[in-house]
Order: sequence, then C-alpha cells, then structure tokens
Amino acid sequence: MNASVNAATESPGAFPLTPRSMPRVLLSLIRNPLDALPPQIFEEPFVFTQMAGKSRLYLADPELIYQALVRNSDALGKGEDVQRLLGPALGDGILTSDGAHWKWQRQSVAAAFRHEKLLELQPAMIAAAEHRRDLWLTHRGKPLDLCQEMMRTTFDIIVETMMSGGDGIDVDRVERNITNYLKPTGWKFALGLVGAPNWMPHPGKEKARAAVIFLRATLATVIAERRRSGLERHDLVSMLLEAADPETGRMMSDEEIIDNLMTFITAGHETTALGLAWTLHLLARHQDCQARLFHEIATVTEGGPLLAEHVGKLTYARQVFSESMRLYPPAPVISRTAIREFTLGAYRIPADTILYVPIYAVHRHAALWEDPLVFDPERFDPEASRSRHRFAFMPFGAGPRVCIGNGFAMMEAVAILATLLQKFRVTGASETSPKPVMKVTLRPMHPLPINLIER
Ligand code: HEM
Repeated sequence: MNASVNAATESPGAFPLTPRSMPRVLLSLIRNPLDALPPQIFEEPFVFTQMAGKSRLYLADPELIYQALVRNSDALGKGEDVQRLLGPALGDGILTSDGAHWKWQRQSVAAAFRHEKLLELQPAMIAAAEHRRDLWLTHRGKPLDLCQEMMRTTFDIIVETMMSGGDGIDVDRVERNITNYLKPTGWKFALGLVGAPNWMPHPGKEKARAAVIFLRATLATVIAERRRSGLERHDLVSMLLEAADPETGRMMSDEEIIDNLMTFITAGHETTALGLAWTLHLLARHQDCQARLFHEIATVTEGGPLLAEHVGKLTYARQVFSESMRLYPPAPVISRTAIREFTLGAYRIPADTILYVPIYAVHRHAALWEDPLVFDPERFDPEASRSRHRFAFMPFGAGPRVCIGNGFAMMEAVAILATLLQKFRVTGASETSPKPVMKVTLRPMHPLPINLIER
C-alpha cells in the first residue's frame, strides 16, 4: 500500500504553515501570490502543507506533474480556487468547467484551433502587428508602456480572428475593465485560503463586479447583433451559436456563449501580450540575442515584408519567446482539486487535496535548469530541448486541459516580434527586470519602459 501524504514531515522541505506564519502568508497572497509560494518548491520535487483545514500539494517534479495532470486527469477538477477567482467573470465556460460540460465546450471549438485553420489567421495577425508598427513610427521618442502596447495588439488580433472584428467593441473600456477585474485577485486568493465566504467584502470588489457587468453586457450585444444580422462568419461566435451537446442536442444558451467569449477574450490576449512584453524587455537587455533575431528575420524574409509563409521558419524567434516564457510564464500557477483519491508516485493523495503546479517555480527550478535565472534562448535549441523532460517547460499547462490556444499564441507571438523588429531595435530596459506580480497572469510590478530605435 502506498504511503498517504498526510503529514508535513513526509515531504521533502515541508512548508511550515503555522498560526504564527499565517498572517505573513496571507499578506503575501494579497500583495503577490508568487511571494506566498513555499520557497522550497524552487529546489524540491514537491512540498506538502496543510492550511485552513485543507491539504495542499505543490508539484515541481516534471514526472509527478505528468502523473497528476496527464495520467490522473480524471481524478482532478478545477476546484473552488478557480471558481472563486474566475467564476464571476467566466461562469461555467471552457476554462472553469469540468466533466461532460467542459468536454462538450472543448469539442465545440476545437476546429477553430486546428493547424490548417490557424494558418488562415496568420495574415490577420501580421496585419495587426503592422498596424502597431506603423503607430510606433509616429510615436518617435515618446515613452511606451510595453504591456499596454502588446495588450492592444493581441486584443485587436483576438477580436479580429475569433469575432470577425467584434462589431464595434470599445477596446479601451474592455481593457480597463479586464484590469479592474483582475486587480483584487490577491484578496480572493487570501480569503479563499482562510475559507472566507464569497460574499465577504474586500478592496476592489465593487469595481471588479462593475467590470463583469460591463464586459458581459458588451458581449451580449455582440451576440444579439450576430443573431439579428443572421450573418454566417465562420468564426468562434458562429461556432458557439451552432454548438449542440452531442448527448442531448441542446444548444448553448446566450449565458453559456458569453461565458466562452469572455474566456477566449481574456485568456486569449492577456497571456500572449504579457509574454511579448517580457520578451521585448529581455531583448532590450540582451542585444546579442536581438542581433541574431534581426539576422534570422532578414534571412527568412529576404529583406521583404513578413508574409504568412515566413512565420513557421522563424525558429530562433520561437526560441526567444519560449525562453522568455520560461522566466516569465504568463500563467504562473495552475491549480486542481482531487475529486477522488489517487496515487501519485509513492503517495496516496486523498480526495479534496488541492494541487498546485507553480509553473513559475518549475521553470526556475535548481534541479531542472542550469543557471536558471540566466536568459539563454539556446536552451530551446531542438537538441537541448530533446534532452529535457517534456514537462520541465510547460507554459501552456499539460494534459487534457492544456491551453487550446497554444499554437495560436506561438504563431501570433512570432508574427508580432518579427514585424516589430524588422523596423525597430529595442533598447533602454533597466539592468534588472522589474519584479513580476501574479494577478492570475504574470504582470510586471512596474511598467516596462523601452526605447525604440528605427532601423
Ligand atoms: C502565451 C500565451 C498563452 C499562455 C502562456 C497560456 C497558458 C494557458 C495555460 C497554462 C492553460 C491551462 C490552465 C490550467 O490547466 O488550469 C491555458 C488554458 C486555456 N487557454 Fe491559454 N495561454 C495562452 C494563450 C491562449 C490563447 C491565444 C487562447 C485563445 C485564443 C487561449 C485560450 C485558452 C483556453 C480556452 C484555455 C482553457 C482550456 C481548457 O480548459 O480546456 N490561451 N492557457
């Protein structure tokens, strides 16, 4: 019989969460949940702890992550944490639901993310990047906030490719409201940890509530307009309008369609934008890598404009983006709750255990990476990648719940990087990177400024 993970002393480097350490952990959670990760998880394969009456298991060993997220995926649900954080905005959509309801939704939209379909979207990705590049050409000398710039670019892409332009969505207001929704997530983590009820007031709660009302109403208008016009557009909105549950034949309600559009808009642009902002920041600090990227872009495009067929050939650009996501994974922690007991390595994991996969810590783990804090895109050279465990690098998660948009994101990121760097060299980043803060996604604590030099 396997040992049960039921005492902190059984885990290597157990995290001593005691009544005395609790206030410090809660304060860290409110400010920045990354600071509340047990420090041992950057060196140990796993850390087990018990807090607020719940068993919590942090996994950093790639093999244990594989065993949990892939082999035992049917023993895991998204759990209360995810519902508390994202449920008010994303309802019971593809990211937050479980079981048959999740499966139906995933199958309904899968076709939109097949490789052949994504290839058709490349021109729209390049066009949005060119639009940003042209705006930058008129911005000369003015300071730019990289995160904001990248959010606008990826937002244009998600709305254009998934919603055929979005019928006049107010992009600025949508962006502001997404930020207002995400701002108080530290409070939600902390209140969840002590088992506080959902109605408990906290700073930022009213603004977040107003944001959800605005965002969902905006999408309701998009759906109503699409139904009214009867236009067939072959995009995600049409797919959701036509989706029927394979078992019952039931169509999605408007609320369910809104859940999913909210999910795709938020999950589908924030993450890539933040990945790109950190990438440009790192390139500004590593001019040698930037020079190599210029060379690759010039060789592949033969000095002409970037075309759809070039994107797949920009292998070093992919390496650079991957290495940036290693250091700054846009989704830094994922979590699950065990819905039944299961076996993990030598341990029995009881039902109700909360599992955390701190991608941020896995990507900086002392046992998995040499000089983990050093930026080195060579790590993603095909040869070097082959010699690593597949789940040592997992910015898009793993198993059946792996990011459905991963191919989309890689294509989009490479297209944006290549288009911008054909015209500009980025410089002027601070010597050290600003501290990353987790607000569901990984944002820099302070804006990432850069200078643009026209090439
Ligand atoms: C660099 C960009 C991105 C990163 C790092 C990222 C990361 C992730 C991760 C880690 C998950 C798994 C969450 C979990 O297991 O709990 C996920 C799920 C998801 N992502 Fe992404 N994502 C990115 C871009 C995108 C894009 C572009 C889209 C859509 C266009 C998208 C849509 C989704 C959806 C719908 C899910 C839920 C899938 C499911 O549960 O079946 N993501 N993403």
